[in-house]
Amino acid sequence: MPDDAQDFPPPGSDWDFLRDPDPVAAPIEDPVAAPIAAAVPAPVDQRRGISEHHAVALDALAGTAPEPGAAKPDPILVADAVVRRFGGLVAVDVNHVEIQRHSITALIGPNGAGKTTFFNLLTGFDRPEAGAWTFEGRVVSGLPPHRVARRGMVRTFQLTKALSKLTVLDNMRLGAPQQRGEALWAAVVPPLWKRQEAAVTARSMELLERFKLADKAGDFAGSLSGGQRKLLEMARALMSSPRLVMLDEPMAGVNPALTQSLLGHVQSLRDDGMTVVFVEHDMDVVRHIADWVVVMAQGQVIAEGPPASVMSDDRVIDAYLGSHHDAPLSEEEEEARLVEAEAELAEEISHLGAADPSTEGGAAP
Ligand SMILES: Nc1ncnc2c1ncn2[C@@H]1O[C@H](COP(=O)(O)OP(=O)(O)OP(=O)(O)O)[C@@H](O)[C@H]1O
Repeated sequence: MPDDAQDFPPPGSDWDFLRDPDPVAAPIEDPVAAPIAAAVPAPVDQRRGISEHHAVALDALAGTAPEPGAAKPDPILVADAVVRRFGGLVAVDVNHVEIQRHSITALIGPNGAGKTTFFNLLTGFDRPEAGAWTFEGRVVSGLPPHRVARRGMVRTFQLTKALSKLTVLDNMRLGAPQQRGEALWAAVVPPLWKRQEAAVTARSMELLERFKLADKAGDFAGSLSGGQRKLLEMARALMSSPRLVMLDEPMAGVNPALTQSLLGHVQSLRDDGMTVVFVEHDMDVVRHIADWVVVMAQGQVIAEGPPASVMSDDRVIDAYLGSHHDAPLSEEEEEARLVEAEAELAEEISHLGAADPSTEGGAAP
């Protein structure tokens, strides 16, 4: 393919609308010239034996006041006055929260505290009654999920969303960033599409290797265990080379044999330079990997700080003691929620303008 194909459409031409469908977003890299960025290993702070990114984040957090709404030296995400009501219930009422870049922040709180709703709002899956938030200093409140993702902020779900009748590899491909006009590009210059497709497959396989799922690439996603589905979802989230990864209960439903491996993967995201926010109920997990903890109760942030100090905070203990605890789901309820999650994912993908996965080729026979 001629190199000048990379300059299609010519800047300033009538085709310029193909370049960046999001006028306020940073210019999107040419999908052919830079198909999908691979992770660059982060430099290591030799003295402390951790990545330099992590060392900087730890120093920043060490100087941060452990109080709700604390300002951070280098926040990647800042949310203000976010309110979401369901009828008379105030599910989220977050006054101010900042997430320190290159940290792992745990968002904890009793059942019904508003953690998932807050995730849904921040990532565009739900709309608040009020509030605004910025990512990398630019407003992302009001953007739909795919545009939030294109800005570099992705999330996974409490209940994993994988299309069970597609192969693991095809599920990965669906995570590749979609760009308006890609189909038109393909029609005009088919080699561009082929090259992009090859790059997407290569990146998918690279991530599947990293998450030890490469030998499952041709299997139906539905054949994976709960833990493997979590890994697949995490791997798919990385297809768009995000800078902030939000994980909703990454360890829930994972058998103990895979827990350590998942924990290692979460830490490796931070070590590769990503910022991680995760919702978690298991306090051992939080203690083990979180650099900072934000506690929600009844929609509000009631405490913040390093894991040990937060867990001995009386307000936090009271919030947990005063909460109800949901009974575990029955097998039928779990199955029904899986079906629901799959339908939601299919709908999200159709919104992205991707081909209908149920009718596309590529599924395992
Ligand atoms: N779509 C909805 N319609 C009505 N109420 C909702 C809806 N989504 C959440 N809620 C309510 O909002 C509150 C916050 O729920 P949310 O799921 O965000 O809490 P959570 O902290 O994530 O809880 P958990 O840890 O149990 O997942 C709860 O009282 C919940 O019942």
